[in-house]
Order: sequence, then structure tokens, then C-alpha cells
Amino acid sequence: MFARCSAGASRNSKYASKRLPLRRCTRSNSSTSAGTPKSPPHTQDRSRSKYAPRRLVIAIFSGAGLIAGWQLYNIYGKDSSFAAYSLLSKERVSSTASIFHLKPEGGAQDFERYTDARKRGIWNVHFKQPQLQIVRAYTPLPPLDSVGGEKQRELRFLIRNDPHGEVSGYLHRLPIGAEVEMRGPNVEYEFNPDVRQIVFLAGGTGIAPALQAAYALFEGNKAIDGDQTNKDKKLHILWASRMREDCLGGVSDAPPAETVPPKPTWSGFFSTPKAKPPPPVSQEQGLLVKELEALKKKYPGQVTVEYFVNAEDTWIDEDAVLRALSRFDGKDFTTGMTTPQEQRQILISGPPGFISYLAGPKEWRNGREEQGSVSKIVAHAISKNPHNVKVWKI
Ligand SMILES: Cc1cc2nc3c(=O)[nH]c(=O)nc-3n(C[C@H](O)[C@H](O)[C@H](O)COP(=O)(O)OP(=O)(O)OC[C@H]3O[C@@H](n4cnc5c(N)ncnc54)[C@H](O)[C@@H]3O)c2cc1C
Repeated sequence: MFARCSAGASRNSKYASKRLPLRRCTRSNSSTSAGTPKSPPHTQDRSRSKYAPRRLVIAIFSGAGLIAGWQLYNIYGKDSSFAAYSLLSKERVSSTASIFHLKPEGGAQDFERYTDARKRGIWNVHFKQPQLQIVRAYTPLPPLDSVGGEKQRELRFLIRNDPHGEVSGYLHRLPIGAEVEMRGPNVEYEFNPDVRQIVFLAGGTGIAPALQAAYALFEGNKAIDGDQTNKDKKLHILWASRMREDCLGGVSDAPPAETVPPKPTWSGFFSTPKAKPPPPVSQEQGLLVKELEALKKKYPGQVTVEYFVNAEDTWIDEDAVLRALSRFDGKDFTTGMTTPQEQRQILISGPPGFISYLAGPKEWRNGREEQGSVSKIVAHAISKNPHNVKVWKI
């Protein structure tokens, strides 16, 4: 909507500036055309001198208006307008998802906005399906350490191919080199500088915001915090996938020694313990598992990951969230409820059903999507091991 307005505005101003000399030209032509009674020269001079100051004022105001309009368009309009990106490559992650690499076709200034968003928190961009004129949000993956130079100006996206989906299907059908229209960034969740420890519950492509969280947490305030403060930060990711192929070769990090508080003795009477076969470990690692492993190497002891695969009957349940909460209990947090809430956060990202299953649904109020109350698994886990923790559904 905004984009169309700004595109129109820029076109109009272009036309306006072209029309202006044309009008003047027509007027002067008509005054000299054959058959039209001519005014005596002295009358023409007088009327010219009479109108000259007014014309000058109009011209100055029009010019100033055009300049102001152009500045406003640059400041406000551009953020919501679509920019052209070209599709460089697609890397297959699994039978249903690929990582897309895109490069801006415009100048470097277009990319600065994304560099800033990366440091702030969780963000997305909109892709346009041009035939249907519909847009969908997608979450850029953070830049890889292994790439430098021009490649740092690429955007990467993990995109699931929904066989019946309008935009994801369109994107997956695009050939390499195709142009994609994108607008953004939309910063969805900005980290408070106080944040120290995060438990991230990710479902499916919700791993992309988890990787963004890692980047913003460790790299975002690096210059301000310094290396020592950065070393106190921790991120624990619980990633649930439908199939093992989505997280091939992923092995969960062991829970901390002092883990789940003992269950009430009666709990075993009412539920038969599920015997879960250990997941088959593949020597081969999926692309995203490699990225998570690289993060663990870069921040040893600070990043930990647990994998859950629905097809193997492993789920993020109350025990898993309780175990994750116990990772919060570092030396800085023994004071319990007195620590500021922003320091410890549980972030949840994935399809609406995943968020709803873990913490209750987000709610629509007055045409806006709001957080809704925190209930279900996450609320029960917090009540069993009380923490002053902020919960945010992404
Ligand atoms: C903030 C945000 C970030 C996101 N980031 C990512 C990301 O990084 N990667 C990613 O892959 N996705 C991401 N998504 C999801 C993405 O925006 C799209 O929702 C997703 O790709 C599906 O869009 P689509 O146009 O392909 O499917 P749609 O056309 O919207 O269809 C979605 C599903 O609904 C079904 N459907 C459509 N119409 C009907 C109907 N009338 N009756 C019954 N069923 C119907 C379709 O069959 C399909 O299965 C994100 C979403 C949000 C909100």
C-alpha cells in the first residue's frame, strides 16, 4: 500500500517537473500565434513585469515543495517500498526447504538498513508475488562468518516449500538470476540491552529467528558491552522439526547436572513412561545443523541446542521446558525473583499451532495481533520453577 503510494508519488513528481516548462512554452506560443490580436509592446511589458514577481514566488514554492517531497520520500517512503533483489542460488536443506541467497540490485545504501536490523533483534522482510500482488513475511538468516566482502551483502532465507502456498511456491519455482521484489526491514522484536540469557523454543522455520537472536545477543551490543559482559550471555535453543531430514546429524547437548526438580511421587501412577528409542545419529550434517555447530564453537559453553523430531516422537514438553529453565540458574541469577525480567527471556517462534501449544495463542484485538496471556506448557513450567522471566511469542 505504502509502496504503491511512494512509487506513484515519485512518478508524479517526475511528470510534474516535465510538465512545468511545457505549459510555459504553450502559453508563449499562443501569445505569438497568428490571428490573435496582439497587445501593443508596452502593454505586454507592463503585464510581464506585473506578473513576474508572482511567477517567481510560485516557482520558488513549487521547487521547494518538490525538494521537500523528495526528501520525505527518501526518509519515510523508501522504508516501505519494494526493492529489486536477484536470486543468486538455492541450497537444498531437506525435501521441503531450501536456503535462498539474494543480492540487492540497487546501491549499497539499500543494504545499510539490514545491517542495522541484524544487530537489533528479530526482524523480517516482505516478498511480493507480482502476479497476485500479495506479500508474505520471511526471516533473513544472519551472515555467515566464513564469508566476507561482497558476500556480506547477501541476504539468506530458509524457505519451506508449501506445495499449495501462493508465495512460497512462487519463490521455489523461480529460476536462478530471477528478480525478486522485497521490502523491509520490519523489526518485530528488539532486544533490551539488559538481556543476558535466552531460552529459544523454535518450531520448523522458527529456527531462523533463533539464529537472528544469537546474532543480536552476541554481536548486537558487542561494542558497548565489551567482551567480558558478552561472556556472561547464554542462549539455549530447543528446535522442533517434523522430520529428521530437517535437522540431519543434530545431537542434543546434555542437560545441566542439577536439572529437573523431582516430580511428585504420584505422577508415575497416572502416566506410563514413554520408552523413546535413541535417535539415529547421521554422520552427515544438514546445513542448519552445521550453522548451529559453528555457533557453539564460536561461543563455547554459551550456546547449547536440543533437537526434537516429531516423527521420532520427541516433543518439547513440560519437562523439556523445565530443564531449559534450570539452565538459567547461573551464578548471576541466584537472587531469583529480584533480577530484572528483561535479563532472562523465553522466546517462542514457529507456526501458530506451535506457539499456541506451548504458551497459548497470540490474540487479535482491534485489528492488531497482540501477545495474549502466557498459558499451557510454558506457564506450568514457570510455576514449578519460578523465575522472573519475560516470555515473548514471535
Ligand atoms: C513474521 C513472519 C516470518 C516468517 N518467516 C518465514 C521464513 O523465514 N521461512 C518460511 O518458510 N516461512 C516464513 N513465514 C511464513 C510465510 O510468511 C508464509 O506464511 C508461508 O511461506 C506460506 O505462505 P504461502 O503464500 O506460500 O501460502 P498461502 O497461500 O498463504 O497458504 C498457506 C497454507 O494455507 C492453505 N490455504 C490457503 N488458502 C486456503 C483455503 N482457502 N482453505 C484451506 N487452506 C488454504 C494452503 O494450502 C497452504 O498450505 C513467516 C511468517 C511470518 C508471519
